[in-house]
Amino acid sequence: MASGKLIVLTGPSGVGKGTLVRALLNRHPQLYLSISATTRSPRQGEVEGNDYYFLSKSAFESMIEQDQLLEWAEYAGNYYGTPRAKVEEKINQGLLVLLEIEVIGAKAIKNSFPDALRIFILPPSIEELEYRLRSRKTDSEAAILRRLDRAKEELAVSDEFDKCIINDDLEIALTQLEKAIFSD
Ligand SMILES: Nc1ncnc2c1ncn2[C@@H]1O[C@H](COP(=O)(O)OP(=O)(O)OP(=O)(O)O)[C@@H](O)[C@H]1O
Ligand SMILES: Nc1nc2c(ncn2[C@@H]2O[C@H](COP(=O)(O)O)[C@@H](O)[C@H]2O)c(=O)[nH]1
Repeated sequence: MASGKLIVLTGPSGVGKGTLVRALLNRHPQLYLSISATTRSPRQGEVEGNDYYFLSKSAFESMIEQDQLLEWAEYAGNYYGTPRAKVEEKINQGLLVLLEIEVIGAKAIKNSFPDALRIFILPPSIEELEYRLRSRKTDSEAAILRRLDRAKEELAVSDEFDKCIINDDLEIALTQLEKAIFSD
């Protein structure tokens, strides 16, 4: 079977990557979403193996040592990384594999998957990003401020990616994402 392809969605926390990915998977169930590992504690409603693999710091570090992660990064005081085996298996089966990850990891993917399509999701404004982070009500004030600080650094490198999509109107952003994945 022909080799599949890796599609990386990145951009600042709160921009709507997860919202776009859920909508995309609803419309295109043939896509495979990689489940990340993290040392962050589960939020209310998050399910092990569905939202993330929630690991201790030592378990995560042991995955790094054993080269079991395709990429990883430290983000807002925790580790996040993409387990390698499943992604390679699904790509070899010819599937389109989606990663939803932060910017440092998305840049690093270029080394192992030079053909990956890396899409940067932008907010309409930094004020709207802050509004989305706050109205989501999943993070403490300190965590929101850390994420906004990081967002400013991330937005400064958006032009290093293959494509940028502004997530203002969700439906328009979704259509642009579908076009980038399926027809470009
Ligand atoms: N186009 C949009 N217009 C208005 N609100 C939106 C839009 N897209 C997403 N949102 C809202 O913004 C908030 C953040 O979205 P989401 O959790 O998908 O962001 P994210 O980029 O996945 O964040 P993280 O990287 O932290 O996982 C959610 O409350 C979501 O409903
Ligand atoms: N480099 C990676 N970043 C990842 C991965 N999985 C998720 N993320 C990103 O981390 C931040 C914070 O996520 P949150 O769930 O705590 O809000 C966000 O930008 C995610 O996209 C990963 O495997 N590698």
